[in-house]
Amino acid sequence: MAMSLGVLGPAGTHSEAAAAYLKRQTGEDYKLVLFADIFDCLQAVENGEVDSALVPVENSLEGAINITLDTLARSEGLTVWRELIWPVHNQLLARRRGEIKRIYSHAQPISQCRDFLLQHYPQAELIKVASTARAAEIVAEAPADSGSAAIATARAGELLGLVPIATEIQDSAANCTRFFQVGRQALSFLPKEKLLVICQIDGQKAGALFEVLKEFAQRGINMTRIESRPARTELGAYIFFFDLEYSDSPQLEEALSAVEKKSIWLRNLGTFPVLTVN
Ligand SMILES: O=C(O)C(=O)C[C@]1(C(=O)O)C=C[C@@H](O)C=C1
Repeated sequence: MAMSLGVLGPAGTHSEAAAAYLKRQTGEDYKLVLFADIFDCLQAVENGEVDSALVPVENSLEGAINITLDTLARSEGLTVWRELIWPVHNQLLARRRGEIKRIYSHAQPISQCRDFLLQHYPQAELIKVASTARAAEIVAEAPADSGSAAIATARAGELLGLVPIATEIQDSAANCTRFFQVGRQALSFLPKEKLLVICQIDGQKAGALFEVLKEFAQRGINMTRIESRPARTELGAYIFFFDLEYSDSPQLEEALSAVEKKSIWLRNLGTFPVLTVN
């Protein structure tokens, strides 16, 4: 029976394209369920409404997707199943060629295309909406002479009959976004390449972060990313996200229990393999 996979919709988002790839690559039979925002996607996994979700976590040009990090930090019982590194190609789409007065998109692609926009459309009003495909829908629904355009995927343009005004407009050809497939129970049969650990450290104490990093460093555990987000309790309280390379060694277990002792709380979101697009 097909498993349900939540993604940011409507049809034509980068997330939907990444999910279609995940489905082909893993050979797993997923039924895609589209959500209006990333928070709803993750909530649906937590509630058991869908089996898993594929959500963006970090972009190579713009960094963290905060809503994903914040929701993962506050969730109970979510685990990371897989990481997917997805190349992101942005197009400028409109109903027809002509003067462009306003450009709609998701906040991330607007930032990913900052140089292009400054160079070609410095006067255009930039309007952030829930997803690139939603931006394309708004443009498709507007009158043809409204001067509206969207930064979205080529597929969104095809689905909605928009024409490409400019293609590959991201500021780097290597633009890519890391996605996490997130589920509830851990999938122990998957290869273990990395793990995600989230913890809150007492920021009042001098050297508190150093003390935590030392536990990983002195056991030779490679950290591939560190990110911090506000703990949302008071100014100056932070949560840290550590992506670590997995090793089947007692050192990793020792480091995690040492870090847990030095943390206010620690959550291990599990081990996962990394998929890249060839
Ligand atoms: O709006 C979309 O198309 C999405 O899938 C969201 C999103 C994001 O949140 O970063 C996903 C990948 C790309 O970086 C651009 C946008």
